[in-house]
Amino acid sequence: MSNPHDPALLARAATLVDALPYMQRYAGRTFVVKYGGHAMGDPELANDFAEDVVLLKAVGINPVVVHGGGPQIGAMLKTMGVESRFVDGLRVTDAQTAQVAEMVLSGAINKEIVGWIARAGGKAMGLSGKDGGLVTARKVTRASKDPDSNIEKVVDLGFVGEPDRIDTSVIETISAAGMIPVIAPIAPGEDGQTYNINADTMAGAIAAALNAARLFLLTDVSGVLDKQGELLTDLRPSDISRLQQDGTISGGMIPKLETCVHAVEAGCEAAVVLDGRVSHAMLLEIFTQEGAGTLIRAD
Ligand SMILES: Nc1ncnc2c1ncn2[C@@H]1O[C@H](COP(=O)(O)OP(=O)(O)O)[C@@H](O)[C@H]1O
Ligand SMILES: CC(=O)N[C@@H](CCC(=O)OP(=O)(O)O)C(=O)O
Repeated sequence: MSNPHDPALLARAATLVDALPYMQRYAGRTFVVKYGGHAMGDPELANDFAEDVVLLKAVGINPVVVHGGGPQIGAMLKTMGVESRFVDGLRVTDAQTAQVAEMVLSGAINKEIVGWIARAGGKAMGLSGKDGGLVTARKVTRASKDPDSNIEKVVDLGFVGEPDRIDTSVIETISAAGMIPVIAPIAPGEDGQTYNINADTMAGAIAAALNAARLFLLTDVSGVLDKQGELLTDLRPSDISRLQQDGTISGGMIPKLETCVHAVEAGCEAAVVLDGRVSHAMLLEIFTQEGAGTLIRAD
């Protein structure tokens, strides 16, 4: 029999007791987790991620997973000899690309994540914005300035969408039945076409519609970094516009933080940019005082 005074055992008990106030605070609340293409590559990390989600469900939190798969869509298109073009981080999507995006996201990746969660002892239900009338998309357009004439012109991105209407009842039904919804960022438009939605945008809109306690965006950096590479632990929307103006944030981090700002201003309590390369990053963020990553709250 093990020694009940063994310091290692006592430390384990202390870890659980430290987590108790957080479990009590968040029981019954919804956490939306965006799991990205870059954070998805390593099977061990995928397993840790699935364990975290199943643990959240087991302590009475309602996790909702929204996943990406940009690199995987790119790889599939490459085998077909199709090169992608991106405008402001969005993949220009013709009818063939929309079909491939749906096949990769709703088919392969969605079912892979459902499988990981099942292996970690949970029950997941895979769906896209099409199922149960969850999301109706509207077409996204972008404007760009011609550098010579300075005239602004509209850039057609094809079948790129953003959530227009969200009916959360299908998510609530799945969660209430003890299952974890796993959502692919694909949705129909009013025109009946299939739209490809950036996964961060999809997750942010769903977090706002559900009035989620947290939106977690798992990515491949430790959080938002300042110009010296130091982690910025707490940000408000006003800080984010300053960081954008002074060039501290760039590339994929710009739409990511815009999503966070929109989510916290539209009903989600707080958003966290978190390192998906760290084992159990979500548990550390939720159940310890130190936290991890960058927390974004409304001004
Ligand atoms: N200030 C910053 N702090 C952290 N990452 C930044 C910053 N500015 C730009 N980035 C870039 O943003 C990237 C994350 O965005 P993205 O590649 O779109 O992530 P994902 O594919 O996980 O959705 C980082 O890998 C980093 O290169
Ligand atoms: C319109 C648009 O760009 N859609 C994305 C959807 C997947 C995604 O966002 O995946 P990550 O989170 O892994 O980047 C795409 O086609 O790549």
